[in-house]
Amino acid sequence: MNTSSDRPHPHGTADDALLELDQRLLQLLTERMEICRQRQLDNPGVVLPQIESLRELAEEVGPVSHVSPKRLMEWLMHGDNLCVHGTRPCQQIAFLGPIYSYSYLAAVKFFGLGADFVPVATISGAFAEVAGGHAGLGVVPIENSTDGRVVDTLGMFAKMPVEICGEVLLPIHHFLLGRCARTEIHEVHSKPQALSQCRRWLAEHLPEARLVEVSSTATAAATAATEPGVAAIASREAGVHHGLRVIEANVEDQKDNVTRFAIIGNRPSPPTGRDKTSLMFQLEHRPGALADAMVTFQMAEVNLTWIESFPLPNCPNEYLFFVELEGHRDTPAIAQVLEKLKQQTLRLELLGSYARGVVVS
Ligand SMILES: O=C(O)C(=O)C[C@]1(C(=O)O)C=C[C@@H](O)C=C1
Repeated sequence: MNTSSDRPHPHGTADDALLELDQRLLQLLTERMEICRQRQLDNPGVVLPQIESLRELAEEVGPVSHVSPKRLMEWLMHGDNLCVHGTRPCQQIAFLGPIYSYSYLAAVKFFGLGADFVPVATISGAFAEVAGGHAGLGVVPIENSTDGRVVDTLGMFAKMPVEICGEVLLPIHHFLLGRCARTEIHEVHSKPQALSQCRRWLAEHLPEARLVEVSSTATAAATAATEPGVAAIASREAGVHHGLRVIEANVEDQKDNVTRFAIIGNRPSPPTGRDKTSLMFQLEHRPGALADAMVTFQMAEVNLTWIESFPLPNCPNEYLFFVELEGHRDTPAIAQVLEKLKQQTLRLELLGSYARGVVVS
């Protein structure tokens, strides 16, 4: 009797050819990753040239049929970011989850889908994973163009010793998602920052609905999928993941709404020639202390890109200043400024120097 295992496979040769091709591809990709890693080790501080050459190659190839080699090239380029920031293959990247939160979308834009992501329930959880060495890197929201600083993140920099080693800017378009009609919504769930970014729209279109603050937009989407009368403000992707209807698209008050995410890790990043430095300091409580610090930047002609003050927990009337400036701490000009600043401040924390981020599409 001829059993199924005896029978020659109808596509025998084709499968063999595919298998061989897959093995060669795997081998080539492994070789490529090894070369990237070696280049980075040999040339600390140099922007990996293959990122640029790959970009050019991707442009040349263009979209071909329905599977685009251009997308594949982009995927490889994201993989290069992993090499640049030096996670070992087994290291994970912590983000505020669950999946399809904006933090997840930013992480995927920066590192590509091939990275090993681990969701955590809070921003402080992402810091704890990195500081404790359980995750190699983390992705945390730091500033939004409509709503300003993300206070949970700035507070954690004061408490946990992590390095900022990169940044990514993600355009944020919020969706009102749910299973019910707009007239049946009695609660809108989302993260406080997202609710705040849609404040005007909500007041105008859903004045009766109760606004409920939850730990992330993706958590809100999960609730809207199971609770009748509950809608969420979240990403389109979160809605698709939970099978939700788009009740209204683009409900953000500012159409050019962008959130900046910091990539946090445990290792300093070398200069790239287009860097920023983040730092935090505490000043003496006396008239002119902040003005003196500002003069230090002015005299060195250092351009500040951001300054925030926030109250020190348990210290009434005491503030920490969070500053970002152009330049890398390993360059003599910035190193000098930091030295001077050390003498002018009660506490100075250098949070990291890293390549200036771009807005991803
Ligand atoms: O809740 C999420 O999806 C997040 O990733 C957090 C977060 C934030 O706190 O800023 C990130 C980007 C958006 O601005 C809204 C929410």
